[in-house]
Amino acid sequence: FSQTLLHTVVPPELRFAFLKLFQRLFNCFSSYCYYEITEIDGVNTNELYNAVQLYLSSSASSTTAGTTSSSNRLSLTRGLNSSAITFGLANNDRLSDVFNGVSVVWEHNVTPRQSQTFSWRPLPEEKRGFTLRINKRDQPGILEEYLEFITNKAMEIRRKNQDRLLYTNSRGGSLDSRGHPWESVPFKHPSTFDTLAMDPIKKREIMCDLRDFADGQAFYKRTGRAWKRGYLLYGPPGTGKSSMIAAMANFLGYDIYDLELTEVNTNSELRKLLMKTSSKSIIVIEDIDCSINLTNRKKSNGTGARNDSVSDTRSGSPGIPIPGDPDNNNGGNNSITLSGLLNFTDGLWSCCGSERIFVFTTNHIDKLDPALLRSGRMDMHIHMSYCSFPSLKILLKTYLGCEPGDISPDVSSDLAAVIDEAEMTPADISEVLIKNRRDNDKALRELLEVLRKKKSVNRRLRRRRLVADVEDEAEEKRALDSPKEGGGAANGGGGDDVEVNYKKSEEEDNGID
Ligand SMILES: Nc1ncnc2c1ncn2[C@@H]1O[C@H](COP(=O)(O)OP(=O)(O)OP(=O)(O)O)[C@@H](O)[C@H]1O
Repeated sequence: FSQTLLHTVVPPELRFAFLKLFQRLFNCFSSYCYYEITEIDGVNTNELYNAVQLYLSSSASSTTAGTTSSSNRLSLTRGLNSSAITFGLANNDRLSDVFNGVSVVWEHNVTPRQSQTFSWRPLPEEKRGFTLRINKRDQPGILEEYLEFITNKAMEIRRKNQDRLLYTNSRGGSLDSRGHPWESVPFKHPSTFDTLAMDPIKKREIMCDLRDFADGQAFYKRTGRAWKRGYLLYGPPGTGKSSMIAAMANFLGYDIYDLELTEVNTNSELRKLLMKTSSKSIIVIEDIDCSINLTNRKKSNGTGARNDSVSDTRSGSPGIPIPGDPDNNNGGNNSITLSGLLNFTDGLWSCCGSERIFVFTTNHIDKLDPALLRSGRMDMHIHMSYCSFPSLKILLKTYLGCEPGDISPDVSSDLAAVIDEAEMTPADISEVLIKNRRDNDKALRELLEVLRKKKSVNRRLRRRRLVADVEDEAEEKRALDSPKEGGGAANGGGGDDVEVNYKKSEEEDNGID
């Protein structure tokens, strides 16, 4: 009745003026400051609203020290590409939080939207926002720091909740519907450092290096270095280079950008791809020696300046020239250049964004240009080697559930005696273990047998190579000494030595077999 009377008697202008006056008086006497963080800022989404929502979701779901929720009603959501459920503050509910010893209160306000303001996209029917209440005496010092803390925390939660993404560059550099040159799929590779079979000391070293990198923002800023790191993984096929990349991504919670170099035509395309990668990501170029021919470096004619030209091995033909491209300095050959690739990892462009890891893999490190290997570009060279005994123990644990104590000392020492000379990759060994995973004894027996066979094959090959090398050497020497007399006798002596060694090693081999 009073409201109707008020609406009839008092004109709206007067009501509005009265409300404003009341608010001013309230603000004067209130000991609190209020901050509104609305979901939509004009027509754009307010990033801060999303950050606060995520931050409060972590506070609401856990009873962390200093955080108290005045309600027991929480909203639950699961985002796109996310396997985690997030808690949220229900509509018009409150939550108090403590930051640096200062108490604040958050309130979630949801009201129906009065009228649809004009916008190029439909706005939600409800107007949502958070109100932050801070005591006036605390407000000057805390606000900025608190909001930055919330933003960082929200990013961390988002990364933790969201599944990793695996990106690949679109074919021929084409853009997707959103103008993005990368296509993505959820990244669900289960490899972790626990399942990765490699020397535990080396593994720990890599994990520490990665952790230092991820926590090193202040260090990189202080030392004036771009916040990035390069790893070169090299070794025979099947030694776990791809598994290592997946383990790195899972360890740090980073996305992976798998760069298919053969789909990139120019250096500028390469730069554009780099610019479209996000921070906290691993940019991978697998089998770099196969993607482009990095040994084909030439000196440019006349000037003596380095051209660093590399040829495209897709068809053995040069790339398609793009008129006006400043990178067409390749004597008309418009394929990407080594210098372009080096700039990608090390130049000014490599710093557009931060916290990025570059990983190159190769089966043949000797084929790579030294310029690509110098420190600063590839900070850590990681040799993924054949399976050693410590690595084998990890495989036995993951595939058969065998702890070192579960294997008899005899079998264990037999495995240790043959594993190094057998030169088998973890991929080969895991095949034997997978095949026999229902019967541990059979798996170990078969593994030992395979390792022994491989060891004796390797010995025979080594011997043949040794004999062939010595024969070649002797042949060369004979050719050099041919005018002189008696040269053959000396060579013959060398040949006898080899024969003796050969026989000796064959006897040893038979004993083992
Ligand atoms: N070090 C390892 N630890 C655990 N599993 C491994 C390891 N190496 C290889 N494997 C197993 O072998 C398979 C092939 O390994 P992966 O693809 O990682 O090797 P790679 O070195 O990248 O090979 P390529 O050079 O051919 O790409 C994987 O599925 C993985 O399960």
